[in-house]
Amino acid sequence: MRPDLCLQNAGRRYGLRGPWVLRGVDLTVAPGRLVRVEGANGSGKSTLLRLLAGIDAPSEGRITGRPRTAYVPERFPPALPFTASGYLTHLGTVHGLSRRAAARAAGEWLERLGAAAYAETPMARLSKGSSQKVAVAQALLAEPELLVLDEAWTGLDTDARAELERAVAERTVAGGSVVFVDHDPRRLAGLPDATYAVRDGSLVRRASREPSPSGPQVTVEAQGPPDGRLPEAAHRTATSAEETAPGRYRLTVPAPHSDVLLRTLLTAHPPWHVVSVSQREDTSGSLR
Ligand SMILES: Nc1ncnc2c1ncn2[C@@H]1O[C@H](COP(=O)(O)OP(=O)(O)OP(=O)(O)O)[C@@H](O)[C@H]1O
Repeated sequence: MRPDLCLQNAGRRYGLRGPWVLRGVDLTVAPGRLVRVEGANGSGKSTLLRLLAGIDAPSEGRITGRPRTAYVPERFPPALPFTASGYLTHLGTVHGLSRRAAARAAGEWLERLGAAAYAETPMARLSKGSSQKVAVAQALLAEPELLVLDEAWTGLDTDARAELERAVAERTVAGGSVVFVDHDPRRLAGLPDATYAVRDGSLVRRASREPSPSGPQVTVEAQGPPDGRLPEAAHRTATSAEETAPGRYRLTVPAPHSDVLLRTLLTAHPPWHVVSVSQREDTSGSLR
């Protein structure tokens, strides 16, 4: 089992005598966890995410249990001497994939994010939105154990935003951890296992009461095998799970995560029987 990623008494300042941006930060990110980080502008969220991603080292304290990590930075280098697919294939090989597997993963992610038409476009000529899709694809293609997302939804179109939400669910169901910052408080609302605020250089854990998920919800009725327990991964994906009869569950999940939940149930050993799937529109408006 992969160890937890731990920040112990971590601090970061820029320059030898710069003011401390973060100090005394203790944070544990266990496998399979989804963690949200909030904070005012300039409070140090990106600084924290760069420490978690291993892009920067703490000025004091330490970090242990580093998993295979991928990161979508707040600002993605736009003008690189590659085509989108050439860049992703190159990065895939850096992440340890064979060239062939890297090219395949690059093509799949560009397709999923709706950017297949730009695969052969030089990075420097991509629009901001397409460039952001490449930024997201580079982080997802090697199935990282830790995914760090700094405002990764910004600039994506509606379909690509939903696809990234789905990818987050896939990572956590597969036992990966995801840490994210997003300016929209409704992003993945109700799903994080923990939410922290960066305030005055410290990390404060927010009360566990999360806002309820917004956007369309899907209800799945599923019947398990005799004495079967709901798979752990299904528990992680669903926002509510009610046992309505022995071995029978009513599960609620945000619509973008429903196919991940269904796949989890149908591929469990032994597989679960999906009795019904129904979608309920949410009145609070769709997620932007
Ligand atoms: N490379 C750097 N060199 C010097 N100072 C920096 C550097 N990066 C960040 N800072 C400073 O550290 C503080 C925290 O910045 P950071 O970008 O981590 O905050 P943030 O919460 O992510 O902000 P925002 O919400 O505006 O993106 C700011 O005062 C910023 O000016």
